[in-house]
Amino acid sequence: MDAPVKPLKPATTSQVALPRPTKEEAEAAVRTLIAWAGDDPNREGLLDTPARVAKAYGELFAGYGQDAAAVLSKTFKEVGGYDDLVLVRDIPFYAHCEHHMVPFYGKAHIAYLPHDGVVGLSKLARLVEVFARRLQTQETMTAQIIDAINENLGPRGAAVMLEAEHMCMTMRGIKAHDVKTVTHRFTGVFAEDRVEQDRFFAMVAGRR
Ligand SMILES: Nc1nc2c(ncn2[C@@H]2O[C@H](COP(=O)(O)OP(=O)(O)OP(=O)(O)O)[C@@H](O)[C@H]2O)c(=O)[nH]1
Ligand SMILES: [Zn+2]
Repeated sequence: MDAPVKPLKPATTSQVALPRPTKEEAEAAVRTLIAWAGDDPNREGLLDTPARVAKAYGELFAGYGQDAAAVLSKTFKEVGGYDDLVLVRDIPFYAHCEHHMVPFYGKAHIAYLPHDGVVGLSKLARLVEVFARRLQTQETMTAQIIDAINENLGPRGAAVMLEAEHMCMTMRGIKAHDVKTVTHRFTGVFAEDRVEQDRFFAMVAGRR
C-alpha cells in the first residue's frame, strides 16, 4: 500500500507566491487523478506513471523557469543597414489551455520592423516556447509575445499571429473538429498602417 496522499499546499492566484510542491506531492496528485479517472494507480502499468508525469511536466511547463528578456538579450547590428520587415512564420508550438489543462497547438507568425539591429531568428522561436510552455489562453500568449518583443527590441512595429487547435474543443465539450482559432496583435507601424498589416497577412499566407 502506498503512503496516504499528502494534501497539496493551498493554491493562490499568484504564480510567483505559489510555494512549489515537492516531487512526492506532485506524484501523489497524479495518483489521485488516476483514481479520479477510474483506474487503479497501484496496478503494474501505472506504478511509474506519476513519476513520468511529474518529469514530463518539467518539460511541458518549462516556460515558468524561462525569461523572455534573456532570450532576446543579444542583437546584431551588422546587417548592411537592413531595417525592413523580418517575418518568421510557421513556428510550431504546443501549449496547455489554462481552463482544462489540455493541449492547444498550432503555429505562430512573428514579424517586426527593426529599429537598432536584429535578433537571431531562432530567438523568436525560443520566445514562443517561453510562453507556450505554461498554462495559457491563446489571447494572453499573443499579448505576451508581442509585449516581450516591444520591451526588449524596441522595434518600429511588431505583428504576432497565432493559429491553433484547442483540444478542449475537439476531443471533449463541443467536439468541434478542425476548428482553428486565430489571434493577432499589431503594434507601432503595424497598428497605424493598414498597408503594413496587409503586407504581414500576405507574407504569412506565403503570397510574398
Ligand atoms: N478565450 C479563450 N477561451 C478558451 C481558450 N482555451 C479554452 N477556452 C475556452 O474556455 C471556456 C471555458 O468555459 P467554461 O464554461 O468555464 O468551461 P466548460 O464547461 O468546460 O466549457 P465547454 O468547453 O463549453 O464545455 C470554453 O469555452 C473553452 O473553449 C483560450 O485560449 N481562449
Ligand atoms: Zn480548454
